[in-house]
Amino acid sequence: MIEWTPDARELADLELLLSGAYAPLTGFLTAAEVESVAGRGRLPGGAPWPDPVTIALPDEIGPGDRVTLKDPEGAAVAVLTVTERDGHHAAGPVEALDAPVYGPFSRLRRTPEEVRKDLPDGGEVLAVTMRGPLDSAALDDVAATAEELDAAVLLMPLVFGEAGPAVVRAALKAAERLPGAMVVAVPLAPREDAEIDLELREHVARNYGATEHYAGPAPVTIPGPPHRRGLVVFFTGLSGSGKSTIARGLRDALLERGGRTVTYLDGDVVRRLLSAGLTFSREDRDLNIRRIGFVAAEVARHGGLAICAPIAPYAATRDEVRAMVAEVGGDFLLVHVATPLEECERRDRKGLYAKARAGLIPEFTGVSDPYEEPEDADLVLDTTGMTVERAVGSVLNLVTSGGWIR
Ligand SMILES: Nc1ncnc2c1ncn2[C@@H]1O[C@H](COP(=O)(O)OS(=O)(=O)O)[C@@H](OP(=O)(O)O)[C@H]1O
Ligand SMILES: Nc1ncnc2c1ncn2[C@@H]1O[C@H](COP(=O)(O)OP(=O)(O)O)[C@@H](O)[C@H]1O
Repeated sequence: MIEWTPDARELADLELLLSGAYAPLTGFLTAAEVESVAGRGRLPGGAPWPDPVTIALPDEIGPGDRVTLKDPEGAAVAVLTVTERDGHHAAGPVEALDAPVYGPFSRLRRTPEEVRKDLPDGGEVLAVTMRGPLDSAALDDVAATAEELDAAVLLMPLVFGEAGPAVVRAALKAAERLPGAMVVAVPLAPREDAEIDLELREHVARNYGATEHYAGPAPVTIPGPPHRRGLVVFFTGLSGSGKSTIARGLRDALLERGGRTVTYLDGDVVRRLLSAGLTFSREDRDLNIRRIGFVAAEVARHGGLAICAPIAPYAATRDEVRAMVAEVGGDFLLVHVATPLEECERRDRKGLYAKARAGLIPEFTGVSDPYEEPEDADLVLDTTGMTVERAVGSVLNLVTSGGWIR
């Protein structure tokens, strides 16, 4: 059986396909359906549908394959029978396995069928889709409309990503002001095109039994000041380039100043604990970096400052870490310690280069294994002939000038 864990957005779509919230869709769209939806806002059969709902799968999965789709916690959520492949995308119907329970507020994530049962038969239903809180003017508006229409009120917080829990709290709060209102959390990821987003919200609301739809105002997100935001300072460079030395200096300088919590994830320490047992194959290096990225992003999620100092030789994996941090609202600084190989080898602090040259260590970065130079570094430091103080000072300067410390 082929297994695959879709990304967060695809899983959100999957949940809506399975629950019936995306009716008449019963699976991920084919190329012809995508073209029809994009061209005329309708499925080939003529039913209006605003958005191409697609999933990307690994290339080796093809038509006829049955793929078990799993949530990030490893629970099998659905089976996708692939009927067609179009580039990265695969199309086909999905069948539910266990009801998805990952993510917060699963008790509020009810299906349209369950919700419709609880709504008054044949009466008006005013659905309010929310991506942020309703201010008191909006609340008055909803209350007045509901009264005018003699409608039941269905508050639908659209939960996707970091903002999800806050939107649910906002809906529960709004429900206190709207007696009898029901709250149903719907994992509908926002669409970039505002018109498509609105149409999709309408479709979902109707499937939940709405006769009227009120789109709550778009949330105003004001990111906190940099000194309160999570920050990941990620050093990359060859062995012996100076990553650990500078990272330790930075940690000490930050701790001396105070005001921020600091987590230091040294490459060697991570290899002994978090990544114990991993080799230096590309696969294991990538896994090592993803683990570091995962921990660093968790630190950033809570507004902390994480310093990482692995070799991280592959650009695509460094990009993944950048994205993981951005996803939780943190900032990411890439410091390339660009000390040339000759200098690292001259230092050969641990005697590893000599061993690598003698063929005793295979796949040694810079000698017999690749290092992809970053093109997106926020700071590049060649430490040849540079004092440690100056190197640390440059990084500290970067962090201070961006306002991450005061
Ligand atoms: N084959 C090979 N290639 C590179 N490095 C090797 C290898 N074998 C062992 N070592 C030692 O492991 C340290 C690098 O580990 P990292 O976790 O930072 O590497 S990676 O990011 O996963 O590529 C690195 O430590 P640093 O010198 O601190 O960079 C080396 O001491
Ligand atoms: N400006 C500098 N910045 C950092 N390290 C330096 C500098 N100048 C000399 N070095 C020396 O280079 C070596 C770098 O080793 P290390 O920090 O363990 O590198 P890495 O973590 O990249 O493998 C240390 O012995 C350090 O004292």
